[in-house]
Amino acid sequence: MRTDAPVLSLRGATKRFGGLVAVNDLDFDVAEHEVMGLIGPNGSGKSTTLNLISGALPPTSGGIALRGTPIENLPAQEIARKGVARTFQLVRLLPSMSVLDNVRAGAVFGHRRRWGAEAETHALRMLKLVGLDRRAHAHTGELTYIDTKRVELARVLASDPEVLLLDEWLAGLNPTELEEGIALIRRLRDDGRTIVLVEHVMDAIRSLCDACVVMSSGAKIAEGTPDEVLSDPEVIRAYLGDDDDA
Ligand SMILES: Nc1ncnc2c1ncn2[C@@H]1O[C@H](COP(=O)(O)OP(=O)(O)OP(=O)(O)O)[C@@H](O)[C@H]1O
Repeated sequence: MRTDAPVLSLRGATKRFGGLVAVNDLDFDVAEHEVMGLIGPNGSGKSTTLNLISGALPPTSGGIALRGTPIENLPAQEIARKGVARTFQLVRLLPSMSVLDNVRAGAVFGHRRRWGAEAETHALRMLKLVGLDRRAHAHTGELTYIDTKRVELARVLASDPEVLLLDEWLAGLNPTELEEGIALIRRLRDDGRTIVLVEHVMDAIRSLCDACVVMSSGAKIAEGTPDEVLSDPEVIRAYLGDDDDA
């Protein structure tokens, strides 16, 4: 049954590394079918927040819920099985396996498990979605950089995630690839996927996000539409580099 409850919610999420508070009392909700941009200057805590959501790191305190069910104390594998899938800043593929086998692994081990012929059909469908079905039998080592990113995206999509976490998926692309990459994420958005996007490319934020949360020194300093937050004086100040004054 559908409800208006958020798919993902963070309440007071906090992560300390010794004396450093990398994520400080963070609250936000992500609604179903929403693309939420998590932005902020370098070192503001975005990747750590994704690590808390995906279970790569346990929070020091605070709650994280997936469709109202607490997940903050679960191991990463369990959170993935519940439907939170992520890409990494450095693409992680199995280099000795074909493109198709990498994507099939996502279908077999992910949130909604598929086996045998069904897993293969689904993997091929995901490869088509990211524009790589013609390279299904290539080895990942033969691919261009953007194509390795496409494989990684197809692999996480193959698990039918409830929430997709994209950690700077567009980083390192040249201008032509960037246009293709933005168009691809827009297609996912148009398919109604729920996405949290950590991104430095502001054109992507402007054109893809329904809402943004802006972090600085671990804390949320603004929340709203991309236009609202990007014209907020505090956000502009944080990006200009004096975010460590507080
Ligand atoms: N495992 C860790 N141990 C200690 N400190 C850490 C660890 N991971 C992150 N930090 C620190 O936490 C702070 C937030 O880092 P984080 O990588 O989350 O920021 P970010 O916003 O993702 O930055 P970037 O945009 O550069 O990727 C930084 O000061 C960083 O040095």
